[in-house]
Amino acid sequence: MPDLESVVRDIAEEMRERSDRGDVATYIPELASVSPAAFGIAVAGADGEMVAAGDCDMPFSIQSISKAFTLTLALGKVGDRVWRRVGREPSGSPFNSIVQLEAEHGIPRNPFINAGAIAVTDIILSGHQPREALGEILRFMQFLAEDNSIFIDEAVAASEQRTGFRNRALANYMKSFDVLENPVDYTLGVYFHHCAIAMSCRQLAMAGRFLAHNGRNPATGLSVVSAERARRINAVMLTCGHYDGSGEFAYRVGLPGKSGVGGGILAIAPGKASIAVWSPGLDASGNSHLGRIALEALTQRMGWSVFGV
Ligand SMILES: NC(=O)CC[C@H](N)C(=O)O
Repeated sequence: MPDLESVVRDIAEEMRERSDRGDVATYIPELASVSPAAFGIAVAGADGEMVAAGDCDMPFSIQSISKAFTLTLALGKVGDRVWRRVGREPSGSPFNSIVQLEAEHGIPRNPFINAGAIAVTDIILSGHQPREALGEILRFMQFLAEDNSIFIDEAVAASEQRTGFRNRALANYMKSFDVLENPVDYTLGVYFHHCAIAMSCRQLAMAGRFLAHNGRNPATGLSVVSAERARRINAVMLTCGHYDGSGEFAYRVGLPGKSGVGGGILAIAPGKASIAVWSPGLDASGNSHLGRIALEALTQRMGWSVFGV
């Protein structure tokens, strides 16, 4: 068995030296100023060990990675009724695409494209004020990561509020089909803010542990969700977590994963580890370019792909 510490250290060094780094997202103006030179990695293992390297303690905008956690919360709140408002098939389309929504009567393909995540946020919001719903999401992240210092980057949220015209179009379109229950501005306000949660790789790897260990925190043994639910969230992450790059991610990395345009990826090696990587430069599908390459190297060297060695 290769030594995890040296594998992680080697990967961080290799990634630091690469010149192909992808392009930082600029459509959210506040994200455009993040340095493409950053690279961080953190692996939370089954025995409570944490192996991390590079910029693993630098908070970054988790963006769509939050969608794995909002799906978990919505399933906890309304159970399988989530699937009345959102599907669970891969979209094969970009994360902010609007075309399928019309053909499919305002029901988004899955909870990880923007339209689907907005519908999921609306489920969490129902019965609450936006501030309460947002507090619930933030506290859930802090609880999972065992770290109350996790915060919402207000500048990123405000930046997206100002410029998120396409998300506004998606939300209004769904509202016209009654897929959203709450005022569009409220739902979008919560959505933009949970995308703007800032976390480090170390914090994110901690937060993902329950997905790697049958719904339980391996350190405390406490259950977050049932084993069945954890398995199903992982299944949706595998098939839909990287938008129209999901097939490529499964082919190369072979793990359930969720990416965000801040350049982070959370990947789950069931029974083995929760892994977070961060490199802000993106590929054409809006997924971290070096993040994916680093995860491919990690799963190959450790033999961690769910599809075999
Ligand atoms: N892929 C992403 O991370 C997109 C999230 C971003 N907040 C958006 O709605 O566009």
